[in-house]
Amino acid sequence: MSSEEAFSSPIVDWLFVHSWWLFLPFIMLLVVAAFIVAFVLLLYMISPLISPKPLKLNGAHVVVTGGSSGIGKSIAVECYRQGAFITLVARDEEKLLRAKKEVEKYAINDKQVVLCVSVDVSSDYTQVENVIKQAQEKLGPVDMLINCAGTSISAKFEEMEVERFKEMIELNYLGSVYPTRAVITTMKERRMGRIMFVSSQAGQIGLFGYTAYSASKFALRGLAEALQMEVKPYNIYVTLAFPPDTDTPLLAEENKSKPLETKLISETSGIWQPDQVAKIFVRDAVQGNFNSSVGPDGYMLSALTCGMSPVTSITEGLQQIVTMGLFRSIALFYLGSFDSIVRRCMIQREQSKEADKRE
Ligand SMILES: NC(=O)C1=CN([C@@H]2O[C@H](COP(=O)(O)OP(=O)(O)OC[C@H]3O[C@@H](n4cnc5c(N)ncnc54)[C@H](OP(=O)(O)O)[C@@H]3O)[C@@H](O)[C@H]2O)C=CC1
Ligand SMILES: CCCCCCCCCCCCCCCC(=O)[C@@H](N)CO
Repeated sequence: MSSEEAFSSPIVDWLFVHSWWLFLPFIMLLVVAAFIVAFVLLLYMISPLISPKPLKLNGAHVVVTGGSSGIGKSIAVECYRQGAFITLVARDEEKLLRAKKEVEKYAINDKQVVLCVSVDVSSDYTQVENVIKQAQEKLGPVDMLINCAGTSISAKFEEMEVERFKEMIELNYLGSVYPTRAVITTMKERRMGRIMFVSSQAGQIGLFGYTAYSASKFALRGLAEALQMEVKPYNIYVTLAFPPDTDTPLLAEENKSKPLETKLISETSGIWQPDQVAKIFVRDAVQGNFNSSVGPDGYMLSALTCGMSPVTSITEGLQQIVTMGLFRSIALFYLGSFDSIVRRCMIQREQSKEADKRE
């Protein structure tokens, strides 16, 4: 009997022959990894198919509601610089004329026109429909509609006059529904178009002081998502824009009566200039991106709150998949700090009230 045979047993033999089993988990891991790589490659290959063709702004007719001031005016300038024909829509005629002169400085050819239309976008649909018709007769069918007319009010829920809740919905929500309704049929017939809704970062998270405002901006999201699903086969793309605090007359007005809590929380994502914000929004609308956000906080907020919103590029979808868990973890810290701002302000108020009583 040789020494080798002395050590062998049926079990050891069996294990030796079947030792490749030990590698099974690694083999499975490799197969799964190969599948993931193949899937990602496939998605990248079909990505041009799902990304819309960019809109040519040169010679296009762009209607901007709220185009006489702030973000709307900057959006008008940005489009005009790229050769568009512009219709500015707002109520105050003097403000409109001043804005028209400002926009005209950025002409790139002598055919370009800026048209002013005075109407309240929130009160009567027939009026809105009529002015859009007039604008289309003069400058041709609308290629891009920017719904930017809006306003804000910040106050504690119980201190807000109930009328304000109605005002916010009428202007910020219905004031976007009406112009959109007035252009959509022609856009569908022409099988082209872009529609932008200007929401707010306060339309992605509900914030202290914005019970009326946030709700009206959240409403735009439902509208934008549902409309995008309807009009996508007609080659119409909807963009939902989420500005942070932006240095405009509206912000100055709002700051006069803003609760300290709202101010401290909003400052998290900084104060931006209207032309910075406008450049980003116009670029995204031209590309047909559904979501348009500003700055790192805006980016995180949008990935975090994307929910079932449409995806317009594979890269965007992949970024959302990869980052969502991480951003939620970061968000918990933000939420903690917002809660502590609110608690500190409450304690301070109570202390100063008591001090007042003692005096
Ligand atoms: N500034 C900011 O910090 C942020 C702003 N936003 C949103 O961006 C949008 C623009 O804001 P901003 O540029 O700051 O505001 P501005 O107050 O500077 O401009 C608002 C524009 O809307 C017009 N407008 C207001 N009410 C009506 C109405 N009933 N019918 C027609 N036009 C109207 C105004 O003209 P007129 O008064 O003559 O009608 C003006 O042209 C708003 O929807 C706002 O909620 C979102 C996040 C942050
Ligand atoms: C990972 C998670 C990141 C979370 C970041 C949170 C940042 C919150 C900032 C909210 C700013 C809201 C500005 C609203 C401006 C506005 O609409 C008014 N000024 C209109 O007048």
